[in-house]
Amino acid sequence: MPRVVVLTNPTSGKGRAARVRDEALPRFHGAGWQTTALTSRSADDALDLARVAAAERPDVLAVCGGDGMVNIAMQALAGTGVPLGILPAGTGNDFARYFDVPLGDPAAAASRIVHATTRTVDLARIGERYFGGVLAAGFDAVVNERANRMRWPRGQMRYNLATLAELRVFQPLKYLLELDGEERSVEAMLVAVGNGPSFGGGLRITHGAELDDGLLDVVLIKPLSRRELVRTYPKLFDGSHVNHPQYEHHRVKRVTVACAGIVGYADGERFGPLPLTVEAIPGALAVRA
Ligand SMILES: Nc1ncnc2c1ncn2[C@@H]1O[C@H](COP(=O)(O)OP(=O)(O)OP(=O)(O)O)[C@@H](O)[C@H]1O
Repeated sequence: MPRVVVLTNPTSGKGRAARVRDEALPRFHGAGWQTTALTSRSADDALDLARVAAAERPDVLAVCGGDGMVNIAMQALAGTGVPLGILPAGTGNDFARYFDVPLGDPAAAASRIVHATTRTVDLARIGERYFGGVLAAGFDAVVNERANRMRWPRGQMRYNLATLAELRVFQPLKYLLELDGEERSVEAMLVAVGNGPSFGGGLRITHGAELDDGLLDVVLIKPLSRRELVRTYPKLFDGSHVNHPQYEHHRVKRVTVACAGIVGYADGERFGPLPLTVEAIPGALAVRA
């Protein structure tokens, strides 16, 4: 009998995750799967639970949460061969989007896990810590820092307000990059390093990034006027910003991003101040989605 461990972050999506789990579990039972449902009390607890669950080698470790929760599970699953399953319950759910997992339909997401075949994908790694999506290290990261300092409102609206506030004051940043050993100094609004193509709920900043090419996509948006930045932003939804003259793209195995005063965020999680070195780790994660 196949076995799934469902690990739920009760705080995901403003508390939506418990309902998502309750709608998903009957699908596994109906398909004859054995289930173990775990709920984490904190981020550290989630990592411990994921590690213990992975060691027992279930057929799938499914996380019920958002990209932050998926990121936690990656730390436990990388290199183990135990497949990740996703029951999306966050606000962005970018990693789930990479696999076209149905959003807002927990039963359908569970069916997907039951019927899918397992695929092996790359991860990106900074030090000992993995991410699956995009490292934000510019305007987007500054917005994230600003949003984290705000107490109100919650959810997506906080990011919208932080974006507007930052747009008013943001100046291009001076970066030093090392792209597969080649140094480059450049002014830019942002540098993004993608294992996957999108962040922030479908913003396709690293449009074209493939999950299984063993490479990272590095995107630079070079200086833009405030007006041009506002005009270009909606193009991120379909990836058409790649045609903008200030867009620059590289594909590398390893990149170091340095810029004074900037904190890097990956999978929506704070990874720490730049400089950060990101390395592609081919085939690190099994995904059943
Ligand atoms: N009980 C908990 N279990 C796990 N993580 C928790 C818990 N409480 C707080 N967290 C924190 O919540 C963060 C975000 O979780 P998650 O990504 O699942 O939800 P979200 O923020 O609503 O969704 P998204 O990342 O898609 O915007 C985690 O990275 C973790 O640091």
